[in-house]
Amino acid sequence: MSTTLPQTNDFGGTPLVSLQAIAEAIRANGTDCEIVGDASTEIRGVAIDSRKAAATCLFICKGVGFKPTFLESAIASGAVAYLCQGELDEQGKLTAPADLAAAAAGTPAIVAADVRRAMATASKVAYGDPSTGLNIVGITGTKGKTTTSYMLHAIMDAAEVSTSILGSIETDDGIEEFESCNTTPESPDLWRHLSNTVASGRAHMVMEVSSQALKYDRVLGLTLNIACFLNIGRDHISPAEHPTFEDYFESKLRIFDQCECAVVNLGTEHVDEVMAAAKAAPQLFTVGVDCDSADLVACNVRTVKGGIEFDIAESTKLAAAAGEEDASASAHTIKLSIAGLFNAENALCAIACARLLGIGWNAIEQGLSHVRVPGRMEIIASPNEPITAIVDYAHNKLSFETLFKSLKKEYPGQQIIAIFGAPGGKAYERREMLPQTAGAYADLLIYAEEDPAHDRVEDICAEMANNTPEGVAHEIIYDREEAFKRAVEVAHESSKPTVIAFLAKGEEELQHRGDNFEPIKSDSAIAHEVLGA
Ligand SMILES: CC(=O)N[C@H]1[C@@H](OP(=O)(O)OP(=O)(O)OC[C@H]2O[C@@H](n3ccc(=O)[nH]c3=O)[C@H](O)[C@@H]2O)O[C@H](CO)[C@@H](O)[C@@H]1O[C@H](C)C(=O)N[C@@H](C)C(=O)N[C@H](CCC(=O)O)C(=O)O
Ligand SMILES: Nc1ncnc2c1ncn2[C@@H]1O[C@H](COP(=O)(O)OP(=O)(O)OP(=O)(O)O)[C@@H](O)[C@H]1O
Repeated sequence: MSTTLPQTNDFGGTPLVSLQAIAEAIRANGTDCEIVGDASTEIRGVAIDSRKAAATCLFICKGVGFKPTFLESAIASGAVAYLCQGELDEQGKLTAPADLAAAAAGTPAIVAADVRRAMATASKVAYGDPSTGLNIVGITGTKGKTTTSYMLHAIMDAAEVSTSILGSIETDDGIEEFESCNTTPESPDLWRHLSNTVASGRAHMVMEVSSQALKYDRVLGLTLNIACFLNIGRDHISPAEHPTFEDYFESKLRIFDQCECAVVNLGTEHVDEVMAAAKAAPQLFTVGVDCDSADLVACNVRTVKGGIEFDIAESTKLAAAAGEEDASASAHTIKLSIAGLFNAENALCAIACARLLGIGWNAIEQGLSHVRVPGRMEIIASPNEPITAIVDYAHNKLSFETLFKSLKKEYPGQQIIAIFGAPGGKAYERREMLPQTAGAYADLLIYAEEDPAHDRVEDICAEMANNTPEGVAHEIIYDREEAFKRAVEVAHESSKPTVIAFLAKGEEELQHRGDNFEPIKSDSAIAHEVLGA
């Protein structure tokens, strides 16, 4: 996670739209609102952060952390109107909260009954609904969203189709390119990225759609050409995310209500519920590893040098949807340049989406043979000793289970040492689930720091130590570099070859401590340095 803000907020190319037109669209979308001041005021673009407000824009006031001084500063930067959550006055009319009205000093406003829904509609209208001419693929799931997006992007690159990407690692819309703050941006930013995609001449976007985005209307009003559902596992349950698993799962399933075509991985848990929800989509395609009933099937998934390989069978139905003349079932062999047998599932999803976008098999084969996802399944082998470090982003129960199962198959008989932690302030269940899951497979667990935020790293690690299964060796070493060096020391003491699974931070170079994001050496850099690889 990064604290980077978007690089630009130049609304120059966007149309002028009146508050009247925006308010009508908000109401048409089922949200009540009132205009305060001159309804003919015209705005250009929408800003959600005062630090990015620019001339003529509409500024959004929302959130528990919002301060009226942000509105003052946005107006000073040129905002000509604002949109906020309204309060009902004695006559039952929506009015702006007094502190905002005072800060706005007469600046016109749209005051809405639900600011999150209203800002999504306002943004869509303000940018002239740029989604209509675009092919947009939305990918959701507990794990594999980033990996699948990168795979699809690599295929599009191989097909020479310039494609925007929005996800947890990076945002690239053809005009702005920066390290992402969120997996899915807030709606005003989302619609700006769609608009930039059109302005840059691109016709395609691949985006990760988080459960938070679906729950909090970040993607409200956006029709996805393809919605891809990878999997569902228990995660993201905390006061800051989802109160229950049901809330998390229901949020994710909402993706099917806003797509033209669904792609579902039949290997997911709760597959019956997922398939029932997916039927809301006008078209539905399935993928599956060793699952003959799927429209795209992978089998014989095997480890090869530099990644994995598998055989794949495409149904006539998918070939026809891909626009093939004389469509017929076909078989292919795919070499994927990323390790981890589980990545076959992600690849299947990426391939199905690519096919539905009309991409041919040559580009698919070429793209997947070269794809790399920063910090995911990076294999760093010591040049002189039988020690292999695997730097990976696994950090919840589903990814731990999948990763360790895969390691056991790919490195049979080897000693496994796992280094990981758990974050502060969210997903508290990981402190119990991760030691238990890793403890079922690894020979030694080393608990280390992982974004403790406002919690004490000492308390997090102690909780994990308490939750370690009986008889499983474990140590606590907060500093990640020291933890890795200790793992290497243990590897030296063993007669067996060793795999060190260095988990949860990948290529990240910031550690979330308190309110700060402090620079650290990435796990990749540590593994390369210590192993001399
Ligand atoms: C800090 C925090 O917890 N924020 C959550 C909160 O936001 P909020 O609407 O109350 O707004 P806020 O964060 O208090 O910010 C106040 C406003 O002031 C603005 N501001 C701030 C500073 C300034 O100088 N000027 C200014 O204008 C900010 O741009 C913002 O609009 O309430 C919202 C829902 O009502 C949440 O979406 C939002 O989650 C933040 C964005 C967040 O990072 N959440 C995580 C959990 C998240 O969304 N993660 C998913 C990935 C996880 C997954 O896979 O499910 C993601 O999509 O990234
Ligand atoms: N299909 C999958 N099933 C289970 N685990 C997976 C799958 N794909 C990837 N993983 C594991 O999850 C980790 C994170 O992968 P990725 O970043 O692609 O997921 P994500 O859904 O984007 O995660 P996040 O929501 O945390 O950003 C990988 O490093 C790997 O260990």
